Amino acid sequence: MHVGIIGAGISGLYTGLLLRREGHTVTIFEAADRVGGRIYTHRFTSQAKSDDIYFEAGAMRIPRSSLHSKVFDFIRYLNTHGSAENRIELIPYVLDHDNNRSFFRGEKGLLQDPRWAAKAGLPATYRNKTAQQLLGSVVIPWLTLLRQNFDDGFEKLLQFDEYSFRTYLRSVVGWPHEVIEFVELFCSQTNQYDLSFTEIIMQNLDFDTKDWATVRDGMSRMTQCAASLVGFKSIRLNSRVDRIAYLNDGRVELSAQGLHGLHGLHQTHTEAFDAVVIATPPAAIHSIVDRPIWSFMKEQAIRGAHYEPLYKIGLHFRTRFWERTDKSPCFGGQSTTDLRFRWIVYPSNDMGSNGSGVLLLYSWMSDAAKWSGLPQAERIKICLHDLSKYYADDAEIDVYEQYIEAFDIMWTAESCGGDAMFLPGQFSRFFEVAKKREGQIFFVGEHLSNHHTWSQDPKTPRHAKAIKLK
Ligand SMILES: Cc1cc2nc3c(=O)[nH]c(=O)nc-3n(C[C@H](O)[C@H](O)[C@H](O)COP(=O)(O)OP(=O)(O)OC[C@H]3O[C@@H](n4cnc5c(N)ncnc54)[C@H](O)[C@@H]3O)c2cc1C
Repeated sequence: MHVGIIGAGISGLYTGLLLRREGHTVTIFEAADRVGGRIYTHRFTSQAKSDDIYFEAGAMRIPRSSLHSKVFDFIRYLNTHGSAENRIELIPYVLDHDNNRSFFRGEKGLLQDPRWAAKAGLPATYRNKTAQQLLGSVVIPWLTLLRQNFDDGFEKLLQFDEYSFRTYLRSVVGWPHEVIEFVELFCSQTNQYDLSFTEIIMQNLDFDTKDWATVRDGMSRMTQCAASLVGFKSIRLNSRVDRIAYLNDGRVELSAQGLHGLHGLHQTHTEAFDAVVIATPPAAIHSIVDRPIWSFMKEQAIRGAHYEPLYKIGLHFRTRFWERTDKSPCFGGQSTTDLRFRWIVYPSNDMGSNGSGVLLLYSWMSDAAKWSGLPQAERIKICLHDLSKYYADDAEIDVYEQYIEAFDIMWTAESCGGDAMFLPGQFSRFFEVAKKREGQIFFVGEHLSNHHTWSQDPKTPRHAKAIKLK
């Protein structure tokens, strides 16, 4: 069979490889001029060639847990079948480092610092606890259930799916508002507890992993290697699919628009396929100009499946000063702050090396959305301002003097709209219908996994089998 795949993110590429292994031929249409989608290693080029400086503008870490085993299997597969030069080497990703310091209302301290609750003025019953202890008292029983038997545990979670995590904390656990705000500020990002109870428990499950990995030289090596195994001849870059139509003979026709050739001429490419796999987020399906209309609930899922904005800025500095300071040098990990960028992520790659380095500032949800109204120069100005506040206690560090350049990405501006983070009830009403095939059209992607915001489960094997059995 000849299968058309829309999207060359990890889901589309993974699907392409599986289908090729089953003996099908594939053509992958990718709207952008690169493969990888939300896996995107940005390389700064202004420095000496020897100084290969990059940061992860998209996915950056993989939990070493059985729940994410598919990514590790995938990497093993790529290393077995790919060329030596594309070999993917995993290195440890440091999630927490002992010296990471939080920053709250102008003061620095460990995340586990018991003073924070008093500083926030929490009622006496909650005052001697850290945010992590408070959160743990609610989520650990759920994590234990999921670890004992994931499918049973997930079914039980769905009993509270109509609740937001905030409603659960208010009405089932009985916390006052300020306690919820305090825990959300230290353990999450602004307004995240308005997402579904299910989403937040799943997120805690993934983050409750001790060992983590990342890819030496950048996560994009994974999608580059996958693309070269699929074969670049089978991938049409700069090809945005804008029309999907069922043909009378049961096949599916795709049309894609793009700029091609030496002179960048605008071209339309139309081709019929025995089956089509849509490997894009729902917002991208929604914006295909002309496509079939499916069932009412499928359309509601495409319209409604909730995505949250994510914002990342990589600041390129002359030295890795965060590793060199006498005051709490940080080798990896991240600092939670109440500053506008919210999290400082210290890179796990090239730790201890000389030369320049990149600090990553990372916001989610409402904290990320707020950057979108500002021009890039203002965003950089605010980030440097707040970072210099963070380092104000260290006379040796002058972030302005260290600064070289920045690259930032607002994932809402991309066609995907950020990462899937479902609202209350959306797992119950959208999850199954969104996955359902529509004739010879199949759906894969991050939002169809119950581990949203991760690359772990592109949900393809079942689909590949279905295509084969047709
Ligand atoms: C900031 C950020 C941080 C993240 N951190 C992590 C992490 O640390 N670890 C982790 O495991 N995961 C992380 N994730 C999640 C992970 O990146 C995603 O789950 C995964 O990459 C999604 O892959 P996908 O193939 O399903 O979708 P995508 O990567 O979004 O791929 C979809 C592709 O479809 C293309 N497309 C869209 N419309 C069309 C069209 N009409 N025609 C043709 N092509 C089209 C897009 O250009 C894109 O390339 C992060 C995501 C973000 C945004």
